Amino acid sequence: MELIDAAFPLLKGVVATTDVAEACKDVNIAVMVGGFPCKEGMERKDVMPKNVLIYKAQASALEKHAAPDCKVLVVANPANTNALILKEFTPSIPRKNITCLTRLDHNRALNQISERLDVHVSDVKNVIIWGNHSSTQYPDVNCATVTTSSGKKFVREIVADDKWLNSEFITTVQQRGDAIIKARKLSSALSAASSACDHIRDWVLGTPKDFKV
Ligand SMILES: NC(=O)C1=CN([C@@H]2O[C@H](COP(=O)(O)OP(=O)(O)OC[C@H]3O[C@@H](n4cnc5c(N)ncnc54)[C@H](O)[C@@H]3O)[C@@H](O)[C@H]2O)C=CC1
Ligand SMILES: O=C([O-])CC(=O)C(=O)O
Repeated sequence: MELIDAAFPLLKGVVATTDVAEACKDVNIAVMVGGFPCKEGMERKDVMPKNVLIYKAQASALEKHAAPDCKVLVVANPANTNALILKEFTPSIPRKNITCLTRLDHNRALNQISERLDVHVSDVKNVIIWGNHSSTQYPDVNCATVTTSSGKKFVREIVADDKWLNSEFITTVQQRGDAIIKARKLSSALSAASSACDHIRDWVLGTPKDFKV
């Protein structure tokens, strides 16, 4: 009902189903959120035994029923591993079309920098997340820039605190999912959904000029 009430201009209809074949039929973009969420104190890898089986079954349905050029975004954790499993069981879908959500980590990193510099987040660009959506990821600010009143500057130059950038900044981004779970007693929801929209929008339409994700 709320999807309809939101009057999304691109929404032509809603099919609510528990039939995996019906859910996957002719889909062009699949956002895979089904799975067991992390609880407080859990690492994302701790939900692997439950979620890996789900991804094998869902991949088989996508392989059979989705559009051949379907773009897939795996959100459920452990997101990289689930995406790898899904890739193994969807040989007909192009390899480059199987992705997982680390855009949330990217957005978190942009926001840590914007808070530190007291600038708007839209003025911070080009942070890169290397590695998995896990506590071992590496948020990289070496190419990141910030737009200031005297032009575009490198984040490292403006922050001028390598100790913070090389330690607390990195661990805050790495552990932000856990911090949200501690605060909400549930996984991130709005920021995760919004980041999934960012991921798909930029994938389909391309990133704006001079903007890397
Ligand atoms: N990559 C990222 O940045 C993020 C990943 N997550 C992950 O996304 C996943 C979903 O999180 P929430 O929406 O908070 O959890 P949730 O528990 O609210 O929703 C999960 C849904 O999966 C469904 N489900 C359970 N078993 C299933 C199965 N065998 N087949 C199909 N669907 C099944 C449940 O019925 C439920 O509706 C979790 O694994 C969570 O860790 C959450 C936030 C960010
Ligand atoms: O661990 C979770 O369930 C949620 C998550 O990935 C995040 O917020 O980064």
